[in-house]
Amino acid sequence: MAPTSDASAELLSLRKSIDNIDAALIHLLAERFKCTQTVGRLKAAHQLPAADPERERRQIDRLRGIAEESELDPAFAEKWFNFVVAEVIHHHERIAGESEGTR
Ligand SMILES: O=C(O)C(=O)C[C@]1(C(=O)O)C=C[C@@H](O)C=C1
Repeated sequence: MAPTSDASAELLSLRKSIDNIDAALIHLLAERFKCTQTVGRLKAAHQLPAADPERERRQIDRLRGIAEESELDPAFAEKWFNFVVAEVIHHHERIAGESEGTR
């Protein structure tokens, strides 16, 4: 069934907001990865381990609390964080490997 023109207008308006939110998330992720690239170089320079499980545990607790307050599924917040951190750890390991080659 074709949507009514009211429904089409509402869908269009909601999609405009979704577009803005998706763009903001990409900008935020880009800034986060710039930051973690610097952390990766710092860790490599001082031969620190790529992963810090204790920091991850504390951050997961914190983010799950924030998610609950914001009515976001805490399990989803944790899954998102673990997904991003896994990528960060790959980056850290690559940076460490590159700096090993120059020592
Ligand atoms: O805080 C650090 O030590 C980082 O390397 C950053 C970060 C993160 O992306 O939040 C990534 C890997 C660590 O296991 C913990 C946290």
